[in-house]
Amino acid sequence: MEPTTFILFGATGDLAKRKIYPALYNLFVDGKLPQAFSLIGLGRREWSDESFQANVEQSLRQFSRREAKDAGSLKDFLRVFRYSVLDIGRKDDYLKLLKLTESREDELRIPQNRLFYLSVGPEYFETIAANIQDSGLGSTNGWKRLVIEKPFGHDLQSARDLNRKLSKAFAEEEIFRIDHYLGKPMVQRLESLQQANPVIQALWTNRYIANVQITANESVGVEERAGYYDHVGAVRDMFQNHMLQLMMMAAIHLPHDSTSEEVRFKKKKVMESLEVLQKEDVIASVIRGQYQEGTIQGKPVVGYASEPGIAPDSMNDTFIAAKLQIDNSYWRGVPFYIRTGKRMKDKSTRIVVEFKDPLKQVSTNNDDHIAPNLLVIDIGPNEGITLQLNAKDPGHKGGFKPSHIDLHASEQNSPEAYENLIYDALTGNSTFFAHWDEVELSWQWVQPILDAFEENLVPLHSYAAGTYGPAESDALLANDGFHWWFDSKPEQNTDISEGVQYAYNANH
Ligand SMILES: NC(=O)C1=CN([C@@H]2O[C@H](COP(=O)(O)OP(=O)(O)OC[C@H]3O[C@@H](n4cnc5c(N)ncnc54)[C@H](OP(=O)(O)O)[C@@H]3O)[C@@H](O)[C@H]2O)C=CC1
Ligand SMILES: O=C1O[C@H](COP(=O)(O)O)[C@@H](O)[C@H](O)[C@H]1O
Repeated sequence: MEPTTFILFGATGDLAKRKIYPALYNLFVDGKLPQAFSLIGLGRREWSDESFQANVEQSLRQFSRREAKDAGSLKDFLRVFRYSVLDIGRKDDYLKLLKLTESREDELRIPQNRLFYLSVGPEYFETIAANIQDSGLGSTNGWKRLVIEKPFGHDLQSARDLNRKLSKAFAEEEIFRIDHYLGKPMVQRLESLQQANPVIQALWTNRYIANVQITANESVGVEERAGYYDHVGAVRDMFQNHMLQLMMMAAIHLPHDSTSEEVRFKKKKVMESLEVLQKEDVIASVIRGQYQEGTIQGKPVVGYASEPGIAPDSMNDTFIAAKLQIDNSYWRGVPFYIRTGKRMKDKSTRIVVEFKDPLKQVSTNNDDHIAPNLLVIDIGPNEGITLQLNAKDPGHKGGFKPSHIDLHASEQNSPEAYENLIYDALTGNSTFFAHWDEVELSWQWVQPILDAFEENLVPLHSYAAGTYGPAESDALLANDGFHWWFDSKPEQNTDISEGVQYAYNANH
């Protein structure tokens, strides 16, 4: 891997502490950092190199999944960390940073390969990019890369404005937009699941698939983020980015050894094939909800409007479910149902592919209780891929019984999303980052939903905390003759699907 200087804006902040340092340390332990690596942390706080290193060490103790093997290795890791006080708006501070960066590069005798990681609020992206350019930090004899965190814009127009400004200082191939869902190991395995299994590849069409369900349930509420969340809601916080990225990853067809460019192209094609919603029609295919008081894991919790910092009359969405149709030859006629919400019964992110049931149409025997074939991709917190097939059940009047094949046992201690993504950014592999085409098309598709919410054209349904969202979300699927899989609502689960749930859990 090429020698790199990692320049971290927001080095004193929460994301750096909880995700970035632990990821870097885990990469270091796994031998996946460049041999010649140097990190410069930036913030307004008056820290010295020593206090910076002590803070990083503290964050590793708190958040790393790896024990420090020995004091020596931790010391080796921290040795390359330097700190410089920088106020984002002060041009002089960038000149000071340039000096420090160059002196570290000279000291280590490494080329000027600079990775600028912006772990700061998006309102600073433009100023930082411009100052990197103006100060000369961006004029290197090696490569430069810009890694940015979400949110990337607040709507279509602001995303376009931001992109235009960033592209004055960085080319598209130098910009790495993090969507941490793309770094999740199971999402990254979606690609190889298809590529390595011709059977699955052959089935991946509207000929065999009845519907696809993508769920990201969270049991947490708004937490301490009222100021941010009340302005964005589930639609901007999760749906426009993570959920649509999951949809693209599930819907693309990838030949073996696809390049990053091919993945980007295919995702763009999927977004371009999405049936466009008109603002007035949003009500037919989008459900929005807000949690009321309820019980989560036996504990009572307050409703959204009673959370600290939230206006009692807030109309913000904490839940969204939508039906999407991809109008291309692979997916025409296959609904993709997507939902995400806060204060749901449990934390689970998964994709369920429900296959068509050809026997249903030909069988005249009502006793032939046949569960649909399902491919279940568990993304988190459990990880795994399970295929549900039907087998003759001799103990059940010759009927069928679902049986399960675990296609990919979950790896112990698999890398976290940020490890995968930081590694890819260091190696310049942009496959699992959000490219501008996708981001722009996502905002474009979501914009009528934002407008319809804004104008209250879509009812805000209530749901009790600790459930799976409003009843209208179930009705969205019921209208098409389907139901959400793996919601443990007794009225939804037939005896067979309860069997599925049990056997499925038993695989983990
Ligand atoms: N925390 C998380 O889990 C996640 C965060 N994000 C995104 O990551 C980004 C950072 O979030 P987070 O770490 O939580 O935020 P914090 O508020 O914890 O940290 C903000 C950081 O920005 C620095 N900063 C703020 N203003 C200035 C300034 N004028 N000049 C120099 N530095 C400044 C602060 O340094 P100092 O105070 O020393 O000046 C601090 O290091 C945001 O865009 C957020 O949306 C995305 C996903 C998850
Ligand atoms: O980006 C975000 O993601 C988290 C959920 O991430 P996960 O990896 O725990 O599934 C969500 O809580 C947060 O609101 C959102 O900003």
